[in-house]
Amino acid sequence: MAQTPVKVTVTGAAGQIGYALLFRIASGQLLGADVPVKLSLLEIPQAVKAAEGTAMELDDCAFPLLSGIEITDDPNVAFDGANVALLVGAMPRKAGMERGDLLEANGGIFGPQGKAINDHAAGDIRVLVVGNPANTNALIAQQHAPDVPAERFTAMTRLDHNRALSQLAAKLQVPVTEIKKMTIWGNHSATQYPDLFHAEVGGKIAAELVDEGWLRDTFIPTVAKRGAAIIEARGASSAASAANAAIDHVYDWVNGTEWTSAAIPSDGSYGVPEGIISSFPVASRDGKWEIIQGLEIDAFSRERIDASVRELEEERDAVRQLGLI
Ligand SMILES: NC(=O)c1ccc[n+]([C@@H]2O[C@H](COP(=O)([O-])OP(=O)(O)OC[C@H]3O[C@@H](n4cnc5c(N)ncnc54)[C@H](O)[C@@H]3O)[C@@H](O)[C@H]2O)c1
Ligand SMILES: O=C(O)C[C@H](O)C(=O)O
Repeated sequence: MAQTPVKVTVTGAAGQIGYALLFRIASGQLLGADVPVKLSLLEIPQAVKAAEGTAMELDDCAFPLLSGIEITDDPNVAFDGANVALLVGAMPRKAGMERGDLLEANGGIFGPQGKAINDHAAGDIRVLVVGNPANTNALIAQQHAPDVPAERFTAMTRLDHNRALSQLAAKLQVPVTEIKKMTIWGNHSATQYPDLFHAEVGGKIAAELVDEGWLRDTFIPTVAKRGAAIIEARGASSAASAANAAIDHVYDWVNGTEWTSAAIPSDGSYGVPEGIISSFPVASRDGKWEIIQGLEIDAFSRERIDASVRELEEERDAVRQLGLI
């Protein structure tokens, strides 16, 4: 193992997503099958013991790529020299709540973590926020890290993207691999807009392969409210699928992709105000996300993108009022 291990910091490591995530990172699925990793697990003091138990299990897997595990309740230690930070640690919502209801409870976590990233992380740090409300928590962390390039702070809409792929594949009875150019726009919330007007199936526009009623009244709400449906069915929020999406997001960011969805800081593209961390159609080239340009946005899509972006602006204004940014 000649290569220097990549330090991956995972917050909320003793939680349910953490448990579904850590073993996959250690096995090489986050960065590549030839990239050694060092894990840093950040937890609150009461959960450090549980994180230690997970670390014992990681040891017991004898993963060839896992070069070390550190466990701490101090963000300054956890992010010291970190190359990748997965900010998972936050309270999940319960049945009947919207993700935005977590703003006040969870927002306070992300400022100090952003500052610790600013002060201690490696120069190439990449941050993925999973803890909800993910887009606005990413904004909070970013605003506390003025020395880190703003575009290194991202939030996860890959789970929504994957959900959209599966719902469409089931409807059209095609393998998910036949679907290209799927896009989630906006917030990781019930206002998100899964877009079938640019998605393609076997070279045809997906929106033309389904009837408008299904697209509007079934597809969009099913994808947008899938998180709530999982909570209702499982009695707990999604965990393995969320961990899977985090793996997909970071793998593609580092290794490249021609088209996926990720929430990244807007540069003003598609009328999304600059700085808002919104989901876009993105490619990753040379380790950087790029918003895919030049898509025509019709009135149906415009209305939905604008509604989700408005919600992001409201969340930004709310955390400003709370003094979190
Ligand atoms: N973006 C997405 O698509 C997506 C998908 C699923 C879940 N989520 C969100 O991910 C978050 C975690 O979900 P979960 O099911 O793993 O929750 P969980 O309650 O099982 O685990 C959360 C863990 O975070 C820890 N934690 C709390 N505050 C912390 C802090 N300041 N520093 C470090 N650790 C801290 C807790 O001790 C706990 O172990 C929730 O906010 C959930 O809503 C997001
Ligand atoms: O919906 C939630 O609260 C959890 C997560 O964001 C999800 O989409 O499954």
